[in-house]
Amino acid sequence: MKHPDDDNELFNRLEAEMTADSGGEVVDLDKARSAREQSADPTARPDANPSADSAPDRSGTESGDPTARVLVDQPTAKAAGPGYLGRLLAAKRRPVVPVWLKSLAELRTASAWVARHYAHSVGYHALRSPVYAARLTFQAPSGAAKFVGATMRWVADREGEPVRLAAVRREDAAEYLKLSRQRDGRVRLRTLVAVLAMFIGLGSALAIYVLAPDWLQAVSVGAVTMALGYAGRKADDPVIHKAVELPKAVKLTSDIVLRALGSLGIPAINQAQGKGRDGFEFTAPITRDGPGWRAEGNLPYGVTVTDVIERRDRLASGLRRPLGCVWPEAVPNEHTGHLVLWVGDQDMSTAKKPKWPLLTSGIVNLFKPVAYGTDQRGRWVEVTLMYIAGIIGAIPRMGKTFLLRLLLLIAALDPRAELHTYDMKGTGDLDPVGNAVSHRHAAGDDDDAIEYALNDFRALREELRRRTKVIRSLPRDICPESKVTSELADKRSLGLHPIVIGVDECQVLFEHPKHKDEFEEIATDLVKRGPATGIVLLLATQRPDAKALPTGISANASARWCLKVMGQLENDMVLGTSAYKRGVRATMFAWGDKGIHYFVGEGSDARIVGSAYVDGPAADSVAARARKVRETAGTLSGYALGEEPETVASAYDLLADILAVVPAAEPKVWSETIVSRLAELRPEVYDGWDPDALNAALKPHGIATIQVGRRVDGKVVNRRGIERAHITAAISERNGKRDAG
Ligand SMILES: Nc1ncnc2c1ncn2[C@@H]1O[C@H](COP(=O)(O)OP(=O)(O)OP(=O)(O)O)[C@@H](O)[C@H]1O
Repeated sequence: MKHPDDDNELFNRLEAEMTADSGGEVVDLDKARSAREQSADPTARPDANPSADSAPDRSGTESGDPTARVLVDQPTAKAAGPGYLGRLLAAKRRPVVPVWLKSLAELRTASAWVARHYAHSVGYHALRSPVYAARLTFQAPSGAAKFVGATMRWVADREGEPVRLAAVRREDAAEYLKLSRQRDGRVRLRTLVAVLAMFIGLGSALAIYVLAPDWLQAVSVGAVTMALGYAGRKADDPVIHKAVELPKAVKLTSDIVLRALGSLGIPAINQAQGKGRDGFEFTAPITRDGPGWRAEGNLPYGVTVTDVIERRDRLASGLRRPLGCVWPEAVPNEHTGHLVLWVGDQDMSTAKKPKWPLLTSGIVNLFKPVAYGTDQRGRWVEVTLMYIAGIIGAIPRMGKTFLLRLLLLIAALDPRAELHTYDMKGTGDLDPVGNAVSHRHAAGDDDDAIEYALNDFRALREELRRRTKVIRSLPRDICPESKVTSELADKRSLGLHPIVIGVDECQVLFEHPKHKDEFEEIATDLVKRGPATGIVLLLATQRPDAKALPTGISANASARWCLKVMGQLENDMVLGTSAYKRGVRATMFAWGDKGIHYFVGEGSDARIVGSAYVDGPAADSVAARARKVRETAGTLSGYALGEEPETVASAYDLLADILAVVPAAEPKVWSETIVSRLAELRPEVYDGWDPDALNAALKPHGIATIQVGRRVDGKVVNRRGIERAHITAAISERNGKRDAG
């Protein structure tokens, strides 16, 4: 038996669901009521919503009553989504002024290109003008003959001759008479005009010959000769050739886009097109966007932009364009089937790029964005090197080192920045920067270079700690955000100038058999705490996996540059978890796409950027300029001045210091006791160390902490500590090795 309350419950639920679905929209209560009535009538059809007919199982039976049905589809079109106001709120307005018109840089670039185009044309023709003049003069007699002939034909009304002859052939005397009379009148008039023109022409020529100065005579004769020469030109041999052959970029039309999408082999698109539909719903007209075309629209249900990106090569084939011209993209915050297809006029890898603005002049403020590459549309893309930690990943030979060097050159052009450059590949790619301006620099993966880098990393850790203390001690009004600012970096007494560390092939450090843990620990600290203290770590690797790029580092990097990689794993290691799934796939880059990469940073989603190409000699000249600026500012230091670094290890010897503060009478001591004694012994080094820091610093020596029990107030308290014998053993092992060495 059905309880009357069941009806009310159903009605309430209907109301609740409809209100929830429509986001507080008006619900058609009549329909809802009729649904209630129908479900109350056991003979009535249990489905109140005709639109649910086709749905196999859209009913709910949660109430336990199998006849009770829940409306899933909205009963009226009116309640089918947000209202007019809601839609307006979510509406995306297209910019009134196109972006390219608002961008001063783009306008400047475009104007420069147009100016260069015309300057080239003028130069081209100016150089050839004597040849043009000679050829025209040579053609002038034939032009004169053509002119005289054409004039005589005109005077004699030759154009009417075929009609007159036709009248003769037809033997139409009346028609012929009419035409002859018309011709006689015309010939008389034209003869008069010709004689008049001849007199005026000859009179003018005579006047010029008698009265005009020489230059006017020369100009007049020249002009007449050139004009006659032009009249004497041959159709198949023009005197003036085109200075510039403009490439003919095929206009992108909806038919071409649909043809290309149909060639991808995506079943949903093919099925739709097979049934005569488009298989793609354009949401905006195809427009010019920079030096290319932009098409935008929705793919069929279930097809995602990543499905298209995966088949970029087939798309390029379908569009009949080079691969480097075809750039399908997902739109952030849109549904995953919303495709933006940008088709460039020229291949991005071969298109002529504008000159990098810093190549020949200018310095940099690292706290401000600096242009380092161009996007597909040729617009400059900027990067702010402060407050970031960055990773660069790619398979070999795609331009990773060039990109790292470019970023380091940018850093070099801020005279305040202290550079630490490590080229672990050892081919000298970073030498232009290193030799000219670096405070610390090493190349190669031999023991000396590793020791040098380790020593520097240790010093950087100390510097990081010092900086955190300085920042903490600064008054709020000077350092409101507890981070280094450009103004703070200017105050030399604080020592908060930017420090930029660049490591190429960083896997050499993080996979080093002996020091990998220490490198990893320091680098993780620099990635996490460095950005706020003005320390920037840039790591490049050709093998972005968890070993080469420990996850503590890759997860915390805030800037990412990913050139071509081979698989999802590497892609996501560099660009961040699930980047591949979101369609940000550096796997789609072609082998020829050197320097082209996805850039994630500057607070925006992944962008495709082609980095500015600065080769070795150009890098040398930029670095030489940076050195000069530093010499003037008095900020050149360290390696660039030929100074050897003080080895941190020799400045303090942790093991010896521990022995100094732990007498032989204490075989086992708590870590906290040791760090407080060390801080007393050498406050400039150990101040601020905690047991964890001590533990981390001892790890590379192969010393682990142990449980140490001590009696406090009659009770045994266990804490982490160190056994003195381990320290002495480590020292004798070290000394033994050194002696052997
Ligand atoms: N922005 C660029 N534009 C055009 N070509 C570039 C660009 N950057 C690099 N290249 C070309 O790519 C080649 C390889 O660059 P690079 O040495 O930086 O590669 P890599 O990824 O560091 O290689 P490896 O892994 O062997 O060190 C260079 O010789 C250069 O000619």
